[in-house]
Amino acid sequence: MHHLVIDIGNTNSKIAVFKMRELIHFESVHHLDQSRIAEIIRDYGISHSAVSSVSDEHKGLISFLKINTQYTEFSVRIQMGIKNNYGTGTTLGLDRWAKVIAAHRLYPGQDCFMIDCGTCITYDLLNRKQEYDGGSISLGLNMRFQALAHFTGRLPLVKWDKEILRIPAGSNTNNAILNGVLQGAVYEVDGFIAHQYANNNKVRIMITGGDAPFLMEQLKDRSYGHSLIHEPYLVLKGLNEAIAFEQHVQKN
Ligand SMILES: Nc1ncnc2c1ncn2[C@@H]1O[C@H](COP(=O)(O)OP(=O)(O)OP(=O)(O)O)[C@@H](O)[C@H]1O
Ligand SMILES: CC(C)(CO)[C@@H](O)C(=O)NCCC(=O)O
Ligand SMILES: [K+]
Repeated sequence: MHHLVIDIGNTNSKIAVFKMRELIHFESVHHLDQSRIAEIIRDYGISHSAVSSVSDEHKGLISFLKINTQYTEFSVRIQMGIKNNYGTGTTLGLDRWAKVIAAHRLYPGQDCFMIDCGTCITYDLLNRKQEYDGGSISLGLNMRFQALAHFTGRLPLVKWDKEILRIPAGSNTNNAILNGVLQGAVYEVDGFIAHQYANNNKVRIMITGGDAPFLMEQLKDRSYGHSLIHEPYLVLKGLNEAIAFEQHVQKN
């Protein structure tokens, strides 16, 4: 039995196939193509599927999955014993909830702090009592570069090569922007983590999203560095756990 899970983000869609808990296929695409999904369903003999999306589009894709697989409607209704104290449950991003579900399964009974560095940077805490109180939503790196160029007369849109891990000193306009955006984001993430770590140095700190490798590199020498876990597939793992959970519920 193979599970197909899709994390539709604001920049990219992440697609994965799981065989039980093992991820056997992953791809990230800018545009979701239904024919590619049909191909994956056929090639991997997909039995079940689930989707998390940051928008209400993709109704066509979801109908297609409902017809061709056993589809799990992923929502905050799937709780697995977690108490959700978020005031606006209906507007909570499903990608955020999927990370909460994944953390709950990966490290049950432990404090888990999830950081997603994608289009936005999000911070979410699931505490050891299995309570979720929400977290923080902040600007992603690309958005910061775009905003500086968009809202000013004289600042260019700077190109950042995320493979270059060193942050330059702000010695000219280009580098001052690179330094402000990159070092600023590192200080921001560092501050959020340090705050959690000061409360509890056993907290599991998971970093996911497209810019996670950059952050991991920048933060590795911090006092909490040994507690950082790079979890590239956290949203996808949460969706996979939701499928497994729903199957279990249906059987019992
Ligand atoms: N097409 C692109 N152009 C520029 N930057 C990109 C592009 N795709 C990804 N990035 C970089 O990756 C980050 C987003 O990575 P990720 O793959 O996690 O995207 P995402 O799918 O938008 O995340 P999310 O699920 O939060 O929407 C951006 O901040 C940017 O640095
Ligand atoms: C914050 C993002 C954009 C991160 O992908 C997404 O989770 C979202 O659209 N959330 C909705 C608002 C909320 O989570 O309360
Ligand atoms: K919006």
